[in-house]
Amino acid sequence: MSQTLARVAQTIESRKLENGGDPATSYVSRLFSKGDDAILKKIGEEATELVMAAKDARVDGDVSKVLYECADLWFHSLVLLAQFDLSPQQVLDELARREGLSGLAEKAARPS
Ligand SMILES: N=c1c2ncn([C@@H]3O[C@H](COP(=O)(O)OP(=O)(O)OP(=O)(O)O)[C@@H](O)[C@H]3O)c2ncn1[C@@H]1O[C@H](COP(=O)(O)O)[C@@H](O)[C@H]1O
Repeated sequence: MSQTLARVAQTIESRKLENGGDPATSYVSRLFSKGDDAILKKIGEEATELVMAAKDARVDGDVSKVLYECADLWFHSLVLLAQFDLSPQQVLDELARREGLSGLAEKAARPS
């Protein structure tokens, strides 16, 4: 796994309230203290901001905002994974499992 992903996931884990995280000093702890709905709201917002950045980039050519918003979405997705005691490695394992399996073939093989 990317060392950066692993390190950020480890920091996020350390921010859980049961691990001593303090909502007064940590953004992540504050999100954990607010619970599922606050985390899900951020995911929705960041996904929308990424969509808007991509649309804007087609107009003004500024792809830097696409990277910035994608990082926000990935980061908040890491918080969501931690909320469910899941790890980014498990997502990477799922992507690895799918490697070489055509999305079109997989969809066609689904039970109707
Ligand atoms: N990668 C990030 C990261 N990316 C974005 N953010 C924060 O996510 C928040 C939401 O971003 P927005 O642009 O939506 O800002 P906003 O609309 O003002 O936010 P809200 O008031 O709606 O929450 C901002 O406060 C950003 O600073 C992050 N906060 C923390 N991290 C990582 O998490 C670690 C732990 O952070 P703390 O828990 O704050 O110590 C950090 O060291 C970083 O590695």
